[in-house]
Amino acid sequence: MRKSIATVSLSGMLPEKLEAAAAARFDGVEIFENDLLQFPGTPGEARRICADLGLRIEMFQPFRDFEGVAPDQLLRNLDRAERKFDVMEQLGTELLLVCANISADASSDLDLRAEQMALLAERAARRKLRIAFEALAWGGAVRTWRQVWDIVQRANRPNLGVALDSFHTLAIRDDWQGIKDIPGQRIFFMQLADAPWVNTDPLTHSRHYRSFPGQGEMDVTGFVGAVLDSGYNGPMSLEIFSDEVRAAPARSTALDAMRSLLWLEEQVRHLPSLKHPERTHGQLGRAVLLDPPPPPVLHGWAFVEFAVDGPTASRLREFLFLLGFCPIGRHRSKNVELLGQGDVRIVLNLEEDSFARGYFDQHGSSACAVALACDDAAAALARAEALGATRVEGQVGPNELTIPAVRAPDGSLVYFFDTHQGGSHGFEADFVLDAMPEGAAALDTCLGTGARIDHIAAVLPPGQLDSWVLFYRALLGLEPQPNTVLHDPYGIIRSRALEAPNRKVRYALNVSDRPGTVVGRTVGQFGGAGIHHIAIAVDDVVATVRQLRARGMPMLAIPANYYDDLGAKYGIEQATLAAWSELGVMLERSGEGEILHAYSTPFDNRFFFELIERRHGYQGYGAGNAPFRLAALAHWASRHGNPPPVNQHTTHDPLS
Ligand SMILES: O=C(O)c1ccc(O)c(O)c1
Ligand SMILES: [Mg+2]
Repeated sequence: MRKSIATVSLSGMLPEKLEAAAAARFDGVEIFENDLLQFPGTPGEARRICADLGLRIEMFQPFRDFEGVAPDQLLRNLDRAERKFDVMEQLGTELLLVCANISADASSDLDLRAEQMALLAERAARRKLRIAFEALAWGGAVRTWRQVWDIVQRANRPNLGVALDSFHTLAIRDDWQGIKDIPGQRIFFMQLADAPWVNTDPLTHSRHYRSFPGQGEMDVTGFVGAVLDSGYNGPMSLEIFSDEVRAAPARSTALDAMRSLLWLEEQVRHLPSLKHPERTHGQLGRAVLLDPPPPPVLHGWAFVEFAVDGPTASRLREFLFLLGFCPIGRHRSKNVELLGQGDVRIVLNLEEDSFARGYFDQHGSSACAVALACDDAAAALARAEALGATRVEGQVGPNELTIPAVRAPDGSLVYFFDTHQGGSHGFEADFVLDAMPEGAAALDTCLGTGARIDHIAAVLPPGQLDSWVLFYRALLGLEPQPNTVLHDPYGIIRSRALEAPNRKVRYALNVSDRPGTVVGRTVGQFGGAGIHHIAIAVDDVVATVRQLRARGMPMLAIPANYYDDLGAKYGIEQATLAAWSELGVMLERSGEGEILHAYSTPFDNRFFFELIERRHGYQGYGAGNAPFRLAALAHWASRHGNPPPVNQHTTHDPLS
């Protein structure tokens, strides 16, 4: 389908917005009036910029407060419209978006509104222009697509049609399936936006919290399916009003925006039609929809790679030894070491002239790459590229495996390791393995043979959560879970998990606006996003932590008060509580299931390991324990020379 974006969805001045849209390969734009009013050139110049960039101006928007008014006001509004028609002629666009009048004074008589819209359409027709009429979710007498369609039918002018905006319909939980019965040629335009569910009024929700399709929690896919069922064959156009997007660089926003539409096309392709339920929209073939390879079947992480220099490697090796990791081997051609235990593999990259060293210089000791074990790496890569990811070619030595990779939003790498190359550990073929006197048994000293990565938690700079959600969802087919809020002693952390359908890969993404929270501090010290902890699933957390303690691994201490409360809440006996308290093991129950988990102290105040035991089908992340874990981390940091920075007091005006 033709892809368009409203200029309001991108930050900056009009030329920057247009350049960003063109660079992300949009076919067209909706020019948002304020962007034109702020532009120092003439509308003709804006038109030329678009033409030079190969962008079509799909629509000029919005024209407001027109219909349902007294006769004298109507004349003034028609004059006002003629002035905007002049602008449209100079811009070279023939479609004007008109928002249904939301004024409390506007008449609720739909016949009157229709009559006046017909007059507007007649004026537009004289100039060969068309009007797309849109309902705003906070409108009074007119706030749904049905009412707008009703008015359009009553007005009965060929150049007056409906503008649909997924947000206005989905945010008020209005029925969208009925859209399929509007004749498609009467739908003049389709605007798309997603949003998280936020407990606020529709106007605030719309102006501050919209996000790109796939980033929020609404069924934009279903909405688009209904619109395609109508026979609509115009563009899909993103219209995102968002505080976060306003503050983000236009270029990266535009790339996310394009990714969201490509992903959405694929979703709709596989969606059954409402009119012909036995066939999908892809099978019906009325619209051209992207058809990338399906999301990869993931089998967990083949390895996690840390960027280190010599001194850091010594300290990290020691830290990992205390956690029970053993050296496994050295890379055949590179200064790279492999450690492991159970199913977990960690690579330490000390190569000087490498991506990893560049990453280390920028971010300090941190994970610079992960390798996902998957069924078909070539297909996974092809999908990633189809969805706008950048492929990265590494240096491959003679007889070494080629492991394809793409760049994550922070510049770290995601490798796709093909399990047909010898299973999840097949990459070990590139390593000269250490002779192990006691055989494989040496690899399961502490965490047990079944130890494997359960999930990886990352910290992200403010404003980047949605971008990462879309990256994982679109490329890997991970399913986003509901947004959650965690309480750090120094501020709020927003957290969202994403899970592979088979749950063998799970990410927990964390973001905080406050520099004093664990997330804020870690982002500051990492110089951006980074892996914050790696959770390893073990069979018996209590036994494991006992062994780690015996090896000298310091675990994160949890206050005795927590265990008092745990006893009161769950009726757990004193001896068990005392043992858990001694080890820093925490518990959370949910329905039948429960989680037992404990945390290592952090390495360099940057990342740490979690040991987790999921019992009876528990599928969460122990979010109820997060405040205590976050407080314990803050306490640990301040005792280790790393007090939190002072949070700046800011005033927040949600309506500005
Ligand atoms: O918030 C608004 O005013 C506004 C304007 C134009 C639109 O298309 C829209 O969905 C909302
Ligand atoms: Mg809109």
